[in-house]
Amino acid sequence: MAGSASLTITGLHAGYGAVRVLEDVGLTVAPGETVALLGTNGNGKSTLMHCVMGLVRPSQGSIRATLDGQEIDLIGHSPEEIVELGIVLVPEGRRLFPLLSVEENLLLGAWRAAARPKRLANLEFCYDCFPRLKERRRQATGTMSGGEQQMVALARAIMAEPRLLLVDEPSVGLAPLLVARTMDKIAELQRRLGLTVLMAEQNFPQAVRIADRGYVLVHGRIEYAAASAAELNENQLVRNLYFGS
Ligand SMILES: Nc1ncnc2c1ncn2[C@@H]1O[C@H](COP(=O)(O)OP(=O)(O)OP(=O)(O)O)[C@@H](O)[C@H]1O
Repeated sequence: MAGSASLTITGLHAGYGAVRVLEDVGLTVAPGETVALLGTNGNGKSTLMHCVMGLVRPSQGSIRATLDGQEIDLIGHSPEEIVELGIVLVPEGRRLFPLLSVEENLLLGAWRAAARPKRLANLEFCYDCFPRLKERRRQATGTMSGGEQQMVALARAIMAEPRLLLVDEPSVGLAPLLVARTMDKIAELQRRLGLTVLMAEQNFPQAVRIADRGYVLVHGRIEYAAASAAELNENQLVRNLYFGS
């Protein structure tokens, strides 16, 4: 389903009016990799995700995706065009339609032109990955538990047939066991679909568990780039930020 996708960000600056958030950010995600963008609250993780999706316009820098061998400059494209390219965001806080059923939320994920004709097959794939959603497919999404809603948000993104999947803080508001399950599902989707994944997280240990490597964002700058998950685990800056030790 996925096809090859990679992302290269260089010298990125972005903010909101006079508020500067991202300063000279560079990162890469290679095809099939899961890369963690780690940072505590307010360090600019969502801003970076929103820049990739065309929701925030950077003041400087470049964001390029290579999709099936074709390199595309993403800056200047609308969020709709970016989704059409197969770059899909699972937003922080999930942003579901609470009064609609699980299945209606999932089908809304399939509006991307490439995914629309395959929506029924993709729905079956999602139900295979998330059997609980199949059981609850007629239930109003707003009445589901936080963990189940996170599964709906992930499955809705899969309905768009992403090649590059951005996941913004999937752990927010979830109990530790559900965070672990959510991470396992992201890893399963990555494996089954061959996705390229960039995931923003402040739950460092859980993110590091499924990431191939990662970056640490502090006050809008990449303070540390780790070549492996093991390196992230052992890094003193990471330990200081997360454990305060
Ligand atoms: N629309 C906006 N207008 C003005 N300032 C904003 C806006 N969105 C975010 N900010 C500010 O930008 C900074 C970075 O926020 P951002 O949401 O990118 O961080 P984050 O690392 O994703 O944190 P969180 O986990 O809390 O979402 C914060 O100081 C925030 O207040």
